[in-house]
Amino acid sequence: MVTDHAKITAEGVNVFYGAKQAIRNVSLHVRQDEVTAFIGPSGCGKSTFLRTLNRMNDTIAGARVEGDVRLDGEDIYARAMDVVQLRARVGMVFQKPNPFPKSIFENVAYGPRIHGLARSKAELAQIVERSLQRAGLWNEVKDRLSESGTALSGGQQQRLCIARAIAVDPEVILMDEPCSALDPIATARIEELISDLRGRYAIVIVTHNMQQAARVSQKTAFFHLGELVEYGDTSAMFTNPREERTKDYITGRYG
Ligand SMILES: Nc1ncnc2c1ncn2[C@@H]1O[C@H](COP(=O)(O)OP(=O)(O)OP(=O)(O)O)[C@@H](O)[C@H]1O
Repeated sequence: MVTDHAKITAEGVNVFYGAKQAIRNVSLHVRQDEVTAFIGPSGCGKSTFLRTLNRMNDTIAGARVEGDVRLDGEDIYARAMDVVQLRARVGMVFQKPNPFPKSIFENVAYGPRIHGLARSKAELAQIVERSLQRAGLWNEVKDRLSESGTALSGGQQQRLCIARAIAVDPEVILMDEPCSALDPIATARIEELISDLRGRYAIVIVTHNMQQAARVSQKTAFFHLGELVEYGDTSAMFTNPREERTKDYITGRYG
C-alpha cells in the first residue's frame, strides 16, 4: 500500500522494551510535502514510534524494533545502513532544547564539519548563516555568533537546535514535543517556523497539544496503547473522526 510521495514508509512495526511491547503492528507513511502530527495520551507510544524513524531506539538499552521502515524505499534497519548518515538525513529536535555548550556558530557548524559538507571556512560560514536564517534566528544572533548557545532564551535555543538539524541538509525532521518547554510566544514562533519549513523537509511532530496539531499539520496519527488507531487528514480527523477512541480523545474524554 505505497502512497505517492511517501518519504518514509513504516510497515508492521513492533517495538519492545524488554518483555513489554510499546508499539503494536503500526504501519504509516510520512509524506514528503506534509507535516505529520502524532497525538495520543501519555504513554501511548508516540515518542517510541517517532524514534523508530531514525533508529534512535538503538540508543536505548533493551529496546527492540521489528518491522520494515524505509526512507525513499531504502531499508533503514539494513545492516549496511550507516546510522550516523541516517540521523543526518532524518534529523531530530527534542522536547527540551539541548544546544551543545559551545558557541552559537559552533552549534550549527559542528554537523556540516563532521559530515564534510563545507570545502572552506567561507562555505561553512554560509551554511551556518543559511541554517540560522531558515530557523528564523539569524537576525537575533548574527552579532553574537561567538556567544554560548546555552545563553539564549529557551525559544531561541530550540530554534538553534532546529538550525543545527537543518545545517546537515536533512530530508526529514522529527520533532518530539518541541514546544513543551516553551512559553506561548516562543511556541507560536516555532509553529510558524514549522509552517515555513513545510515542503522543504518532511516533518513529523509529536504533540500533546491538539490545537497545535490542528494548526501545523496536514496529516494526523492518533495512537492509543501502542496502536495506531486512526491516521488521516488533520482537518477530517478533528472534525469528523472515524473511530470512537479518537473522538473520545479529541473531545477531552481522556487525556
Ligand atoms: N526507555 C524505556 N524503557 C522502558 N520502557 C519505556 C522506555 N521508554 C518508553 N517506555 C514505555 O513505553 C511506552 C510508550 O512510551 P512513549 O514515551 O513512547 O509514549 P508517549 O506517547 O511518547 O508518551 P508521552 O506523551 O508521555 O511522552 C510507555 O509505557 C513507556 O513507559
